[in-house]
Amino acid sequence: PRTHSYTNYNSWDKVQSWIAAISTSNSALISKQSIGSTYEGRPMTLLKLGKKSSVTKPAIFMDCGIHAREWISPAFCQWFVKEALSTYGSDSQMTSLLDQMDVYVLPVFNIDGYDYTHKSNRMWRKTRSRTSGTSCLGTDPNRNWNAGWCTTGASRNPCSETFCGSKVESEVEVRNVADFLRRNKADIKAYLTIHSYSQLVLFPYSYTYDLAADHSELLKVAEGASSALRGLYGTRYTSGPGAATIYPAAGGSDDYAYDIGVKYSFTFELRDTGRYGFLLPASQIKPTCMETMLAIKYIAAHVQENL
Ligand SMILES: NCCCCC[C@@H](C[SeH])C(=O)O
Ligand SMILES: [Zn+2]
Ligand SMILES: [Zn+2]
Repeated sequence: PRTHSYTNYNSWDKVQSWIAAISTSNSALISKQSIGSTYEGRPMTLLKLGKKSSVTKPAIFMDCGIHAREWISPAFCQWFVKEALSTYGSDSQMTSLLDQMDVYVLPVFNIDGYDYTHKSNRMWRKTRSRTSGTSCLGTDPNRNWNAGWCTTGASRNPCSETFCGSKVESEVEVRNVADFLRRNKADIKAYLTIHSYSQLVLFPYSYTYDLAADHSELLKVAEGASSALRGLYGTRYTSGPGAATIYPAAGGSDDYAYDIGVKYSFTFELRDTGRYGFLLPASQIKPTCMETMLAIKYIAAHVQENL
């Protein structure tokens, strides 16, 4: 049967039916809204977690699955939603968070690519859009944002894994999320985007080596998140600005969110450091998600303290 499991990598069909079920499971705490469709016409459904309120609450936005092959990422977003709903009322921090804030979760950003990795090519990274004049498919959705677009760490070659696209926000998936962030930027206090692998907590900038205005605070938060994570199983993460910590890379979602005013902007690279890489065994989904919850909750607590 089409059974969804939090400790397995779920196909898009299973995730889609999970979204439909979970979003109607608790009308006091969760709802869903469409933010558009993907290139191939799949629905991009945003989950909104938080105590229902007639007034607009400050919010955190988290997306998973920008890159198709990074399966542990959507697994974490599903885990986060389950944990939030099941610990509200018993976990004091989660209860406070969902009372005071809303948390938007986009379980799979690049749905077309994610489905393609299940059905055709496990190592696919990009979107599945067609670019005129080439038979190579896809644009890197983490190089397509209006943040130093295509100036460094990206390629103008449509056949490259880091193709920046024919123009800024050429990818409808990127446009859908960028539009949502722009529409709600006054209320969105944090942007979290989940990737794999390398075990890193990154923050702006990646499009330049220049330090962000909030560099010292972001570094402190990233280091606090990493040490909270390490407290569970001893997993070691490295924290720092993207350019110097991993590589220069322009057109990223985190840099864009930061530049439109979302101060607490972080990119996570989850387990591992290369032994399995993108092919992280399903047996590591639970421990990875449990330790990552601690990092996310650390950041959320800092955001709440600074509302
Ligand atoms: N905005 C760039 C953040 C640092 C790079 C993140 C990785 C995740 Se796979 C990348 O997009 O190459
Ligand atoms: Zn990635
Ligand atoms: Zn990565």
